Amino acid sequence: MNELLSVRGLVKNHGQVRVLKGVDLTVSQGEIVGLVGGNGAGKSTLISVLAGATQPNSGEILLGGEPYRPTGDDDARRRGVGAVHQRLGLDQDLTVVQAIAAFDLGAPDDSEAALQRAREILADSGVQMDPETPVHELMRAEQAIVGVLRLQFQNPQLMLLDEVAASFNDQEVALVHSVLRGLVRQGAGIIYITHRIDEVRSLADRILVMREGQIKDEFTPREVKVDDIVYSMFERRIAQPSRPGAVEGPQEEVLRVEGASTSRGLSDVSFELHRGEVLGLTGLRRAGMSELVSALVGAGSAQFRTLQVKGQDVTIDSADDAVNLGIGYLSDTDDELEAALEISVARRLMKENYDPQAGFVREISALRDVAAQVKTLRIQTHDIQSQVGDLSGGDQQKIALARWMRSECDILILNHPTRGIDIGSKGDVYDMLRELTDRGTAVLLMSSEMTELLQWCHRILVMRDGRIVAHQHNEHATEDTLMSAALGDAW
Ligand SMILES: Nc1ncnc2c1ncn2[C@@H]1O[C@H](COP(=O)(O)OP(=O)(O)OP(=O)(O)O)[C@@H](O)[C@H]1O
Repeated sequence: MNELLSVRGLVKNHGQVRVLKGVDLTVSQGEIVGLVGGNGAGKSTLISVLAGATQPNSGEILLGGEPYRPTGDDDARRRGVGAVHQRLGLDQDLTVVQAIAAFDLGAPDDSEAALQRAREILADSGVQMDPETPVHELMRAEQAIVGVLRLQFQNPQLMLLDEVAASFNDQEVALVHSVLRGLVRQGAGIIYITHRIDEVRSLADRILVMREGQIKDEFTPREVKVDDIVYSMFERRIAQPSRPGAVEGPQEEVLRVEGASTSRGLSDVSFELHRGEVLGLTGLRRAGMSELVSALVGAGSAQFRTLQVKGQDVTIDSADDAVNLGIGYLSDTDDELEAALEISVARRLMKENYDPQAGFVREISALRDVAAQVKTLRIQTHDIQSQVGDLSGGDQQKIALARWMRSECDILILNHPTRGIDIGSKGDVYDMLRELTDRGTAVLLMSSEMTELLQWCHRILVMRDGRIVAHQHNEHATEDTLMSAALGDAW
């Protein structure tokens, strides 16, 4: 195979911090290189340098044998390098086809020929999506798929994908893998970042492990076990949590939903949630989960036959109503993360009721508490006064999650909470979740990852076509039973 990309001794500093400490790697034409590593290892920084979003301090990069130092994304694109970043950054006002065609350099974005090609790419991909839907109406996973199809439209020789699959279900993973395999058959080279180790083993031709700003190991997917990759990422073994049984003893019912329906397809959904319980909610895209949760957090409306919080009939017409009823919500959009970018890690992790005028002793104690949380969550930062935006994507997500985990709400709804969080830290998040349920909080956990649902949830609801089609207690559930319920006849 011909060498497409060669990187030697790449160094990138952010202020005093050396993030990339001499990265060496190569990518050949027709090759998919899987890049894995813990949160803060430097993966996204490497992609940013290669995509022209940031400049390295030193090192050599050759693309097709020629020196390559892109000065911006347009420059990178002209040289045949395209990227889908962790934060997707799609123009929310475009339609799906306009977003796919938005890379047509030299032609107006809405030229009919470009839009026609974008429509064909969408149709050939097999993705069920209305071409005229505005991007802002898409769910995160759908936006990520548009990002990948947009890359296909651009058809660069080198493609860089940073955690596109973070909130995909298995079907979406398979779909994107098939698109990428088609592209490498035509000679493209790909660097693919993911935290899902099984995924990278099935997709990549070669797996590189990044740790502390360097490539530390290289594996051939069919010859390596998941545990060995994970050990190389963290230099420690990671134990998998044992599956929870039923919640002990009779517990107070904190939420009762009966006959929830909407004009957009939610149909007669009923369930209840108890203190100390983690109830999983899963299904394919557009199965109705988002509709249901939107209504419960005051972001959308639904008709309920009965809606009760702690035994009282309630109505939820706004986000404030939900908060006042003790319902917390961690969404899976980038908005929540973006709102925190310029706030310091310390401020973001301090208790909501911390009073900045409270005096020196209180301040020291609050900062100690923050430092302890940073350590527990393995957040990679040299200074808790630095901005949240300077952290890696996974570490930003840990902070968003930690804030909710510490809150006093009775019902916490988490939408794909471990998106972007590495497998080494998932156990720490799981411990936080257990602490929370031990205190009596009830958790509704939306996830597309069956393994996570089985490890974390006492009971799991599966939705399809706006209805709950399965209700499984953990001890009776398997990945197969959950998937077959989610897929229905398509299974
Ligand atoms: N602008 C910045 N200023 C200071 N430090 C930064 C900046 N951007 C990134 N870093 C640091 O660089 C390190 C690597 O971050 P990077 O985003 O590349 O990690 P990553 O491997 O992609 O992690 P994740 O899996 O969480 O996405 C982190 O410790 C982060 O705090």
